[in-house]
Amino acid sequence: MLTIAMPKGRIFEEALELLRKAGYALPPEFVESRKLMIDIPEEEMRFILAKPMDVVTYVEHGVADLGIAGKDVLLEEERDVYELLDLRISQCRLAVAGLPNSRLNDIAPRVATKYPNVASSYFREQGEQVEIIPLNGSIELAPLIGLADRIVDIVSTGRTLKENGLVEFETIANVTSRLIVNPVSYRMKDEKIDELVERLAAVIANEEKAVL
Ligand SMILES: Nc1ncnc2c1ncn2[C@@H]1O[C@H](COP(=O)(O)OP(=O)(O)OP(=O)(O)O)[C@@H](O)[C@H]1O
Ligand SMILES: O=P(O)(O)OC[C@H]1O[C@H](OP(=O)(O)OP(=O)(O)O)[C@H](O)[C@@H]1O
Repeated sequence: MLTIAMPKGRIFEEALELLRKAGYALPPEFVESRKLMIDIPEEEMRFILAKPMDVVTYVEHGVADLGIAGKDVLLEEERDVYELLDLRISQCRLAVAGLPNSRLNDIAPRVATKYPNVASSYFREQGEQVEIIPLNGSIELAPLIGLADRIVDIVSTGRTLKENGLVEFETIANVTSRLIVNPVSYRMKDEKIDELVERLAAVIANEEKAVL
């Protein structure tokens, strides 16, 4: 039996589609129900549905063998899990943004973000000492209301920045979702896990070919 932690929210449907294309028979119950733990005995699989930021916690503790998480979360959390496969879904980037023509306040520049570790490392590497202001969402609001000089957040289409009159200054990292595994699970269930990885990798390779 493989237990897989799936992120609720925007990655979920794309991840589900990938698994279905890889030949796993996942019932409609998945999308419709409010159940958080779903067993698929025919596939010898159990799915648990978690918040995207929490998937790594379930996998690190070994209560899930595998999980699907954004590279943004993996960079922020730096947990003891292995990254097995780039699923190439939910593409976006982690970027620094702010009001146009604004300079970093010399005395105590403030950076609002949902990614405090990524943001601190980035500004440390730039030689800038900043105060990190952790927020949980609507990060783009912070520069508008005077809470922060810069934000570090996800940019995808750029629409949220544009509609709030903000500009992107730097890309910190390109982000896609990854298949992650608990190191002990990988040793104990390597055959089943390798089979899943191969089937998913074949679907991804096929889709890339279709785009070219
Ligand atoms: N606008 C976006 N476009 C594409 N991918 C995104 C976008 N925003 C986030 N992502 C990716 O999807 C993952 C999950 O994002 P989602 O917004 O579903 O979760 P969340 O904001 O952590 O959850 P919640 O809003 O429920 O607190 C992120 O970790 C990131 O990898
Ligand atoms: O470049 P865009 O295509 O506009 O996408 C970027 C936006 O998407 C995410 O927000 P989300 O919708 O998850 O809302 P929240 O984080 O503010 O809750 C991210 O935090 C940005 O605000």
